Amino acid sequence: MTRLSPSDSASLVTQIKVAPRALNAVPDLRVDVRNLDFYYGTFHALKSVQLPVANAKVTALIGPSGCGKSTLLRSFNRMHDLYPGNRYEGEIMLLPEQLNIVGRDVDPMLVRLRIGMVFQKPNPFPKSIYDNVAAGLTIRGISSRSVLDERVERALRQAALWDEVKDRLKTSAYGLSGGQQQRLCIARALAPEPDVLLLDEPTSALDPIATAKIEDLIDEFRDRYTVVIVTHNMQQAARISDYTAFMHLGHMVEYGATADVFSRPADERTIAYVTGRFG
Ligand SMILES: Nc1ncnc2c1ncn2[C@@H]1O[C@H](COP(=O)(O)OP(=O)(O)OP(=O)(O)O)[C@@H](O)[C@H]1O
Repeated sequence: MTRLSPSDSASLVTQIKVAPRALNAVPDLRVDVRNLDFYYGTFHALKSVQLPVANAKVTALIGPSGCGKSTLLRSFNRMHDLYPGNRYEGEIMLLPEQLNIVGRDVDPMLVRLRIGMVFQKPNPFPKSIYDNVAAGLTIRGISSRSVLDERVERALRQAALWDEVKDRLKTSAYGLSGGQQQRLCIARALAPEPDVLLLDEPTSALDPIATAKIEDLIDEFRDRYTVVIVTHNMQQAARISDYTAFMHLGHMVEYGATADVFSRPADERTIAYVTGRFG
C-alpha cells in the first residue's frame, strides 16, 4: 500500500483538509454544506457532512456504492421531501443569499425552481422537444413566445443539441437517441438558468460517444455554471471536475482539488478507493 510520509500527510491536511473545514481552499463559494445529517426514517444516511461547493466550478462526489452520494445530491433540491418520514438536520447554505436550502421554513418548490437536476436515465416528458425545454420556463410564468423561442434555442445550443434538432422542434422528444435525450434533459435543466446544476450519474446509461459529448458539455459549463456531479467513474471525475469529495458510510472523508485527491489523497480510505482496492 502506498503510504504518505508523516510530513506529506501533515501538509495535505492543511492544504486539502479532511473535513470539517476545507473552506479556505475554495475562494468563491456558491453553496456551503454545514453539519448536514439526513435520516431516511430511522436510518442515518448522512453524518455531519461538510462540503464547500465552489462557484462556477465542477465538484464531483465519489465513493463506494451506498456511501450517500445520491442522498447528498438529492438533499440539494429537497427531493427527499417527496417522501414522509425523511428528515434533515444542519444546513445547505446557498451563498451569497444565505438561504438554507434544507431549512424547515424554506419551500421545497422554491428550491427546485433554483436548483436544476439531471438523472441517471434520460427522462424527457412525453412532449415535443421544444415543450420539454420550455417546461421549466412556463412553470415560472414566462409566456411570451419570443422570449420562450430565444431561451429554448439558447438552452439547446448550450447543450450542443440545437443543430441536431432545430428542424424538428415540434416532434416528440421520444424520437431522439438516448444520448440526445440526455442532452435534452440538460437543456431543460439549463433553460431557467439554475443557481446550481446537479448531475446524478448522467452518463451511466450512455455509450462512450454519447458520454464523451456530455463530458465535453460539462467541461464547457466551467466558469458559467456551478455543477455538482455524482459519478462512479473515477476517470470521469478526474477528467471533468475541479474539486472532488470522497464519501464513505455517510461521512465526508476527504475533499480537495481534484488533482490532489487523485494523486495525493490524505486518508487511507480515499487511497484504497482511488487505487481501486475497494468499492
Ligand atoms: N429511500 C431510502 N430509504 C432508506 N434507505 C435508503 C433509501 N435510499 C437510500 N438508502 C440508503 O442510504 C444509504 C446511501 O444511499 P445512496 O443511494 O445515497 O448511496 P450512493 O453512494 O449514491 O450509492 P450508489 O453509488 O450505489 O448509487 C445506503 O445505505 C442506502 O441503502
